[in-house]
Amino acid sequence: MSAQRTNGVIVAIDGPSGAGKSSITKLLAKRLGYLHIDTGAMFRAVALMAQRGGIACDDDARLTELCRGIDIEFEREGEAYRVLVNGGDVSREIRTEEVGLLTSCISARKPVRDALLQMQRKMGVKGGVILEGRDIGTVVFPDAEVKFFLTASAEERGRRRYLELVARGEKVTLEETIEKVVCRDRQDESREHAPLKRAEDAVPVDSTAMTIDEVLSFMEKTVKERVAA
Ligand SMILES: Nc1ncnc2c1ncn2[C@@H]1O[C@H](COP(=O)(O)OP(=O)(O)O)[C@@H](O)[C@H]1O
Ligand SMILES: Nc1ccn([C@H]2C[C@H](O)[C@@H](COP(=O)(O)OP(=O)(O)O)O2)c(=O)n1
Repeated sequence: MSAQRTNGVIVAIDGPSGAGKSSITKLLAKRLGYLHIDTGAMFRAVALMAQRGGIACDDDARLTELCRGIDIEFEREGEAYRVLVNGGDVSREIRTEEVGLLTSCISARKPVRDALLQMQRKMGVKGGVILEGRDIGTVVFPDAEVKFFLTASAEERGRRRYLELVARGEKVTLEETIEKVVCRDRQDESREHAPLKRAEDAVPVDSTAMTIDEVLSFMEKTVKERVAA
């Protein structure tokens, strides 16, 4: 293990939208006593600020400027966390479907990826962290001690998202929710910079027919075995 890892190992969980990354990471972090870093929330925060500032998704000059002046923090609140941008709470606003789609576009821009890469490395370098995202095991921490690539079929991921949206009172259909999931997969997988893909040494986990508890137990066991080894 790297000498910089004074707080423990780094666990990377990558995968497409709706695979279960956030839910599992939150629970796994609690079991292991590790810090949870939701990198998707960081990209969402940048997208929200760009939207508020009227910055086009491909305006690299203004995105560079925006990222230079942005401070993103996670404030722990028991098991949950709030996302703060320049001190303001944006936890709710970053979770809309509209911001999700915009994030998929803005996160493809190099200046945004470069800026967040530096922030994420700084947050995680001492270890004792689980980072979830799309490129943690491939780009952010290719030397992470444990890597997972969590997936599920597009239909199942769309179904999960649909249930979430309906519970929130949004009027959507199952078909259109699955379509959006497929569209986001395509954008995330085909972009030039840090596309979504499995690191060669990541443990694949297909959660299509698994419960959250089953995924959690498998990952906890794997991390403990790796740490012990
Ligand atoms: N294995 C699973 N079985 C059933 N539902 C799940 C499973 N994993 C996650 N979910 C549910 O699917 C939804 C999306 O999960 P989330 O953790 O937000 O995914 P991601 O962070 O990968 O986008 C949530 O409502 C979550 O409770
Ligand atoms: N490390 C990351 C994390 C997220 N992204 C991008 C890709 C996704 O479409 C958006 C939103 O990510 P987020 O994990 O919040 O999305 P889901 O909750 O899985 O729907 O950000 C990324 O490019 N790199």
